[in-house]
Amino acid sequence: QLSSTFYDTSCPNALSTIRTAVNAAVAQEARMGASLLRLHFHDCFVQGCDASVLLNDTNGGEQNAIPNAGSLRGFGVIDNIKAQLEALCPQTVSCADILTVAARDSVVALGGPSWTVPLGRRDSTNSNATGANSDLPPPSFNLDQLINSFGNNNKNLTVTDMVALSGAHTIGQARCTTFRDHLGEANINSTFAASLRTSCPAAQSTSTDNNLAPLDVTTPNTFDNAYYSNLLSQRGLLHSDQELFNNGSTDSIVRNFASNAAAFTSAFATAMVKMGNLQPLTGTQGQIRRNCWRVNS
Ligand code: HEM
Ligand SMILES: [Ca+2]
Ligand SMILES: [Ca+2]
Repeated sequence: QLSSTFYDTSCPNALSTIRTAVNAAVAQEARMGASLLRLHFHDCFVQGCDASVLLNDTNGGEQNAIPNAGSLRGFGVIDNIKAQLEALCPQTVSCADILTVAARDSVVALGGPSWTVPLGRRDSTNSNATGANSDLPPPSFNLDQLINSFGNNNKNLTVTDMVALSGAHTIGQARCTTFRDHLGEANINSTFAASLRTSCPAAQSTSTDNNLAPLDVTTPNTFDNAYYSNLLSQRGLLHSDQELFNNGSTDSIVRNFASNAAAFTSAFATAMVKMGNLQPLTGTQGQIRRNCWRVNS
């Protein structure tokens, strides 16, 4: 029901407006591309791709949920794009579609593949912290839990989709609190762990909890397949990253993506379209928000 030509007559400059703004934001700070990609993931996995993650709801909203609080970034870029699109074509382009296109444009801006984005999603009128806490996988998950969190009935993403989408960790940063425990595990390269320990020591402390490390130690600002080569040498940053190559059923997929960049980019693009199509609101469902951070009054 979504269609890549959805705005062709109602807002012909929508896609170019989003692309220009994303390119400017990424040129200013490469990490913003990673943050925008993650926003789309955290939207789609909770109630579907309905911009529920953007609502500034201090009471039971997703932004206060455990996986999101103090972690999600990029809201200002989305608000800026929305303001431009409201000036161009009032109440026409949904926040959910802006997030989806911005995620694709972020990947392209950092050197990754492009793909055609189906459009026509509408925006939710609620945000759902309970859903965020239950449906977003934590970095402590083992392989079975990761496979299940992507493959459950709501999502229906395959094991290959899950491994390909995890390749998003080829860009961006993580806080010490999310990888501290992994540094003490058996399946991490000892030199890599020792260098991370200098900014992320074993003892929990508010002075180090928010220290950042790149998810891809090799090329943190380039969307490539280095994430998978890192896993082959036990240089995954998160416990959940290294689970994908830990003598389990996904080892062969990781080996393939590490040695065949085209296999990765094609699987990633396919999986991004599938993730972007999760439970969209269409037709007269939901609304087109005028501001992405609040429902229309
Ligand atoms: C497979 C399960 C996944 C787990 C357990 C996971 C977990 C995490 C964690 C813990 C962080 C660091 C957050 C922080 O320290 O504030 C992170 C960052 C990130 N994640 Fe994931 N993630 C997963 C899948 C994905 C997917 C499917 C995508 C997108 C398609 C994605 C994109 C990103 C990006 C780009 C960042 C860096 C964001 C930034 O620098 O602002 N992740 N993830
Ligand atoms: Ca959502
Ligand atoms: Ca990379």
